[in-house]
Amino acid sequence: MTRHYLMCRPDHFAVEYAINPWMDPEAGADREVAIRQWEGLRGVYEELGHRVSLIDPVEGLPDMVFAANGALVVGGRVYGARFTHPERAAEGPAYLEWFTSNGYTAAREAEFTNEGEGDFLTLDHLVLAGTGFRTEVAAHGEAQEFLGRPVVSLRLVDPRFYHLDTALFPLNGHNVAYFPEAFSPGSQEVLRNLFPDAVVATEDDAVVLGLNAVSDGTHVVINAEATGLQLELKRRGFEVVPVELAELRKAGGGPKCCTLEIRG
Ligand SMILES: CN(C)C(=N)NCCC[C@H](N)C(=O)O
Repeated sequence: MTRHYLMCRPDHFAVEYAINPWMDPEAGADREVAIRQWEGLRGVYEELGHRVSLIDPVEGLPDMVFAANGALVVGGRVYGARFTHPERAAEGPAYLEWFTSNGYTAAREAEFTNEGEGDFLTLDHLVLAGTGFRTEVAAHGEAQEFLGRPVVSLRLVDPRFYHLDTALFPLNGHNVAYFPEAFSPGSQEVLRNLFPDAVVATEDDAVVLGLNAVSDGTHVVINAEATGLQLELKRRGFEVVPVELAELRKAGGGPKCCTLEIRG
């Protein structure tokens, strides 16, 4: 099925502050390389037949390339992001403004801190929601009320996996791949109960942000370095599309981080 993705070209990308353990401002990042890698990802989506819309990057917002954090869109309703760190705060209104000026009238400015699809991942009948580092539990309730979908809270415990989408991705509408150790014992149990047939990833694949992947139910767009996970996905019948995004990983992001799915 054709998907609709919102992306933001990394024209102002830089690693100039550290708000997660992947970021080292001393080492920085090469913007030209990041743009080339990002263009590769955008090209992959277009080759797969998906629709890609673009939001204008804003100078002074070096993390704006990580569009997944900008909002959560389900059934045409847009739940806006409210960022944890002041460095990213202006991205919330910028993304919300894109949606309202593109005809999404059911758009809500969030009352509680949440980082959009970074911590909310949508399946057919429920939304999985991360907390522990960025998104507040109160935002899970706010999203449930606004979207009318059950929201299941999951607690993240490893700072390397500070967003839910660094530790888990939906394979399709009813199953997921995830790295168990990124979650609290209770949340691991919830995941085992909900998804007995899940793909369980190793730490080797998780530390190259292999779980920050985008599946359309048939193809999985995934960081090239996550080779073990790719083999398992192929064994399960998925078509794996590896992408090279190492420059963006220096800010703590991968393919999913660059991709906000617009549903409905
Ligand atoms: C879902 N997305 C977008 C992510 N998981 N992460 C990207 C955010 C990276 C940024 N430096 C930050 O720390 O906020």
